[in-house]
Amino acid sequence: MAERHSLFKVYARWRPLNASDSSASELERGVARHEKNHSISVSSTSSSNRLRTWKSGASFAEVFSECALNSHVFGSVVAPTIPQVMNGGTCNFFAYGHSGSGKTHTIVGYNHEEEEYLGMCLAAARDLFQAVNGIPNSMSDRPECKEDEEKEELGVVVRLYEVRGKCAYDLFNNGVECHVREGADGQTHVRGQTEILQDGKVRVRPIVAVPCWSFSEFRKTVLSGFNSRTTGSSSVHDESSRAHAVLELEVINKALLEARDAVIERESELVPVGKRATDVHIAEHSKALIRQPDGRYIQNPEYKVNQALIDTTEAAKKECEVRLQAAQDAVANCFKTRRHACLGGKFVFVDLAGAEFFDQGTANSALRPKQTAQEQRQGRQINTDLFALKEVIRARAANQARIPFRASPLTMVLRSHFLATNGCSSIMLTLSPSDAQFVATVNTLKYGNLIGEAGGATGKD
Ligand SMILES: Nc1ncnc2c1ncn2[C@@H]1O[C@H](COP(=O)(O)OP(=O)(O)OP(=O)(O)O)[C@@H](O)[C@H]1O
Repeated sequence: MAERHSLFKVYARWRPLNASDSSASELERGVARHEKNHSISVSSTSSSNRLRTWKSGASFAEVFSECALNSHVFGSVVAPTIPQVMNGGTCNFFAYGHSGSGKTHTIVGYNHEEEEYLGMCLAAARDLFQAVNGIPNSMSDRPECKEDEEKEELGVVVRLYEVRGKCAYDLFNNGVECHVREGADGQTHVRGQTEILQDGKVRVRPIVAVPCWSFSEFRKTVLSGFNSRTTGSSSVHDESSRAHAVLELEVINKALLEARDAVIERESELVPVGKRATDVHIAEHSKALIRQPDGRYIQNPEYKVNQALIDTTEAAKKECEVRLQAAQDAVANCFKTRRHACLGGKFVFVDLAGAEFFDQGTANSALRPKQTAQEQRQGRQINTDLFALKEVIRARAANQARIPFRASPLTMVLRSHFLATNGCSSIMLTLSPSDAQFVATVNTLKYGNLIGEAGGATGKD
């Protein structure tokens, strides 16, 4: 029987009214507690809003008020999942809401020093380092064991990239464009720059994974990456993010890092050797044919295919393939023989680009900023990605055999995280209390409500 995916929890968080809000009047907000979940009601007091009240179903695991600090939200949403990550699972957290509603505040935070204000990803890394450092160290005093023990030292690698349009952009590698492709193995591969090395090897770098061995190192690394995020002019404020930011934290050790580096090295060896084998094969068989005036090809009686050369180049290719397979097996072996269950455990945080909603024909449409054609295209792609994400969540929750990951580059890159067993996924809806954002807020709530219903987390009572 197919394995059932875990429920997808939906949370909502109101932010306080702030200086960027064009209206000082607030929406009326209500929360009702049901047997398992919560429902939300929201009413506009403004006469310009045609729909005055909207009520959700019982879709929300928890609703945080504007007074809730990041530490409280983290404690309720992320902290309970740390044991799953420490057991090698993958836990995914999304933040969804219109521009300026508080996604970055929730995921990264704007005060990175004080505990109460740390965003989810920083607080998660802090606790992950604490948990990893708390694992008893079985270091032997014998010098010959020392090297092996060092390779077992646990740390956290971090990858940070944006998904924009059809590509990913590596924020730890100067925003270099990376291609999102499905490989022959059915997995999604995100590949960056191709480097031609001096010895003819062709190295295609995956998304850069920066190893960190302490929380302070991690924080410095992540903040420098986030500083290079794309900004543009969105519906609410000029510094709005125009791409989805994906931040992956993975528990690793030095042995695993070395084994993965060896795979990249072996792949780079295989490319030119494999190409030479193909070129020789084609060249030899082309020389063995001659074209007739009528266009047909016949065997060239004067040319004898150099089978020895073909065999030599094929053997060299085979040798590289065997070496690559051995390197891939060594990576798999790191997991098979892992001393600590947390190896490979992951947190994935996705700061989704703001969905853009404009209420045509009402006072709110005055908020529409002047956007370039490119920014309008980006806005449309963002909405397409968000729709694809919703469909994947629905299909996954319904345990459908075919989950439409290919519908967007965003869902393609998240494929392996969604399919990971022994994990969890949740989404935080970030909501503005401003009356002027009523339509956008209701659209966000509708999206979350659909996910709550489809994700199986609805408390029907
Ligand atoms: N829960 C909150 N408590 C206090 N301030 C908040 C909260 N949520 C958001 N803010 C403030 O509101 C402003 C906008 O928030 P933020 O930058 O997180 O929005 P965003 O959804 O990431 O926007 P965009 O998608 O356009 O980047 C920031 O100044 C942030 O500090």
